Amino acid sequence: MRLRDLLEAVGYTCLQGDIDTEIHGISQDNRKVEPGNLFICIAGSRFDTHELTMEIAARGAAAFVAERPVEAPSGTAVVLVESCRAAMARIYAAFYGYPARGMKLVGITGTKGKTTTAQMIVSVLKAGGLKVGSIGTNGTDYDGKHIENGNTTPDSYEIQRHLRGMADAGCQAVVLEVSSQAEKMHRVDGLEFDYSIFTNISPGDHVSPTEHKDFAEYMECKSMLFDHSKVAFVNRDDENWEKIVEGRSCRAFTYGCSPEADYRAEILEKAQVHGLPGLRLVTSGQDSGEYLVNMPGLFNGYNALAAVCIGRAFGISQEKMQEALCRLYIPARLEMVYVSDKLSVCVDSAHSGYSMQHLIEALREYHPKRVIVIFGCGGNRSRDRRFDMGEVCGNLADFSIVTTEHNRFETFESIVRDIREGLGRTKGSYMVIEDRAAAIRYAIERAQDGDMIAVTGLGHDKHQAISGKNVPFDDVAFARATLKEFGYLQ
Ligand SMILES: CC(=O)N[C@H]1[C@@H](OP(=O)(O)OP(=O)(O)OC[C@H]2O[C@@H](n3ccc(=O)[nH]c3=O)[C@H](O)[C@@H]2O)O[C@H](CO)[C@@H](O)[C@@H]1O[C@H](C)C(=O)N[C@@H](C)C(=O)N[C@H](CCC(=O)O)C(=O)O
Ligand SMILES: Nc1ncnc2c1ncn2[C@@H]1O[C@H](COP(=O)(O)OP(=O)(O)OP(=O)(O)O)[C@@H](O)[C@H]1O
Repeated sequence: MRLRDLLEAVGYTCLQGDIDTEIHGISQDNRKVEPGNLFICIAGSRFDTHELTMEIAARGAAAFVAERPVEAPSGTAVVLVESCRAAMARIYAAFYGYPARGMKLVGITGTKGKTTTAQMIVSVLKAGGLKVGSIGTNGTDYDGKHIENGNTTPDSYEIQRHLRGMADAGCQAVVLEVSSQAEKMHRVDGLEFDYSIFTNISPGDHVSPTEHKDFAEYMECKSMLFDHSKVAFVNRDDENWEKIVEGRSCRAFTYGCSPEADYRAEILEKAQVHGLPGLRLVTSGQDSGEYLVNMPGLFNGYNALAAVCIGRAFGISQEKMQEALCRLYIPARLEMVYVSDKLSVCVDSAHSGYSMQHLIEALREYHPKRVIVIFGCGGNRSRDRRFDMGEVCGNLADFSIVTTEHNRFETFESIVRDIREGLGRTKGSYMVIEDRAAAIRYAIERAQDGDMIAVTGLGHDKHQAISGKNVPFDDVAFARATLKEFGYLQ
């Protein structure tokens, strides 16, 4: 491809070389450059490849896209753009032949509920006979393929590659979780979403030295999705719903329990579904129907209502939506690994005070004798989460076991110090067991009749990130093995 063609959706100035240079592949990583590549320089927080252009040229790069003038051999094209990350999203879209264009895109943003809502939407669309791809925290899935994602919303070059794969596999729709960080980092730039969802926003999450500087920036980045969405469905019961879509270019509809919502949850209540705690959702307004949802927790009623909005937008029949919503399986989202009168064990991904509170409230619906939570907090992320989680668990759980989560590059001690501070604001009892396996084993071994154990934080992850290494660990598998060991499971 010619450089000019790759840049057709990008504003640029050519500083040197030939804009018609033939390009063979693209790279943004100096370790992976190949002869004939276009190299996109990124000024990251740890690495700035603008500094390495001579070395990268020596490895055969044919052209550079940069945010400031860079050194390059004469004859090597150098193109100046305002934002390399923004340009990268558009360059890769061109490189892969604009794969999104033939598919309907659904984007989901919000502090909590993105993965659950996305998976509910996938189930609804599939029940309606559509071939669907999805990209989010639990990975990228299409056509029977599953690829792990490093981030909830991967980088633009990965998104565009996955979209190409999905388009080639005949997908008609793609459901994408769009984090605020993704908007900040231009990972979804150039994509036009047919429909998008706002689930909710809460402070005390994603504000940290590596994420957003304050709540205002967090909210601004969340709102950005609605400038490249045609139609938005917004949770009207969230106090910030108006600010999220104010001045944005999309057409907005609302959902929620509010009588003014366009898609109303007229009744949202607990119900037994297939003999287990779930929900009954009766809608009015733009949809009027009755749905049973096989997940407890009223917040999941909101997630299901959002899925109904999308189902209707796609013209999926109510019968198909009903079928989908009562047979959901979403890994590590209130996943009941074991339920009995003696003991129940659930694995969930709650890793903030906000989601922990909702989780514990949902688990109370099983009427356990005690709720025991096993949790930790991520290192190199918002410290507020640690105080909040400690406080919420101290107030709402009957017993907490604090353990490791993704420590990343922090020490366990520094994370636990903050969690202890939160717990210390309450009268809650707790203990600390650093080793996650030992913590789960301890809880199961000493469980009393009627206990509910919730293992939270890692969710579907199959590893713990500790000091730059991914140490294998799978909450569901370990809980199952331990339940077998103590005779609960065969
Ligand atoms: C804070 C943040 O978002 N950081 C992202 C950012 O990292 P960075 O600025 O430090 O980049 P960097 O490592 O300095 O690299 C800069 C450039 O140098 C290149 N490089 C790097 C190393 C090298 O040896 N050679 C080289 O050429 C890289 O390919 C890159 O092009 O750019 C990287 C690549 O573009 C991202 O992978 C990285 O996400 C990190 C891993 C991350 O943890 N992000 C979190 C905060 C995140 O995005 N979370 C959201 C929120 C999810 C939710 O709602 O829960 C998510 O979507 O996951
Ligand atoms: N709508 C909601 N409101 C509040 N809490 C929710 C909601 N949906 C899910 N949760 C809780 O938050 C946890 C994470 O849910 P989910 O993975 O769907 O959200 P997410 O936005 O993808 O999260 P994250 O950004 O942290 O990965 C769940 O395990 C559940 O405990």
